[in-house]
Amino acid sequence: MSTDSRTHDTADESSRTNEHGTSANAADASYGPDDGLLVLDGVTKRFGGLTAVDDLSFAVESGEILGFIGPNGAGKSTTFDCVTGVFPPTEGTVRYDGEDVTGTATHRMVKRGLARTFQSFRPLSDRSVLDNVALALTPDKVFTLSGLRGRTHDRARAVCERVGLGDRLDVSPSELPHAGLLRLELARALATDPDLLLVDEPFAGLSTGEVESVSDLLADLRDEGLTLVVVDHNMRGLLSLIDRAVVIRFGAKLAEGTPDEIRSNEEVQEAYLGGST
Ligand SMILES: Nc1ncnc2c1ncn2[C@@H]1O[C@H](COP(=O)(O)OP(=O)(O)OP(=O)(O)O)[C@@H](O)[C@H]1O
Repeated sequence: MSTDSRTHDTADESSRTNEHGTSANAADASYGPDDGLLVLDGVTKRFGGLTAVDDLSFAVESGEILGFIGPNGAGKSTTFDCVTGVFPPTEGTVRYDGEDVTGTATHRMVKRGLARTFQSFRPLSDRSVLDNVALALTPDKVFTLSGLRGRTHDRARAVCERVGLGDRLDVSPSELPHAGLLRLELARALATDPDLLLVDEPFAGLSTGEVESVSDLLADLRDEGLTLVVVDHNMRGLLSLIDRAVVIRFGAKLAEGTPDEIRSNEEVQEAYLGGST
């Protein structure tokens, strides 16, 4: 990231806080189009009188795993609804791959290479695992209708194998355990051939062993060239996986840094960790 293009209001940043007590230091960084694959600059989202996302700026660097952390209701989903075109931000700019994509519709963002998984899985229950993934392939990869039995299924099979579902191709999603449904959700997102994958709370409901196994998968995907943002409301399993984190509170940035910097940040400790990691 070209941090030199980022500007800080240094006049009194050590003492200023916003209405929620978030330091100006964390909140005031301003970002340009070249700072990352995905760049949010001053994104604000209001629902009537409620400010769910409050002048939020950060960049996701190409090839990293960024943790996007905040407690329930902090504005994580709303931020990514703004990014993925569910609704436009009230204010601010979203840039993807150097271009202003503020308010761009979801299907266009998918075509640009942005994919997302959801906390609540919604696979088609009357289709097999393989068909669920085949149907998520982007249209230009569905070669012909008969392709659903041919090359499309080859590609879908490869994606299933990539996420560890190679031996569950013909089962119904209802037969998968929770961790299997998460893998299917990942496969459906990967089927769109993304450059950037937003993963929403992947560790919820997983055992310790499953957290490790999913972490390994996400790290492997990053090593193969994917950029990832992993959203979570706590640090469980996350700090050992991510390269950097952005921590938000009340929709505004509280802290940003490496796992070590986040661990030792007093404001983060007080707000999220009860004083310790
Ligand atoms: N469509 C909406 N209309 C009104 N308020 C909303 C809407 N969506 C979210 N909010 C509010 O915005 C705030 C942020 O919610 P959001 O779901 O983005 O938080 P979150 O960090 O994703 O929480 P969680 O970890 O529980 O998913 C909350 O106060 C929420 O009630």
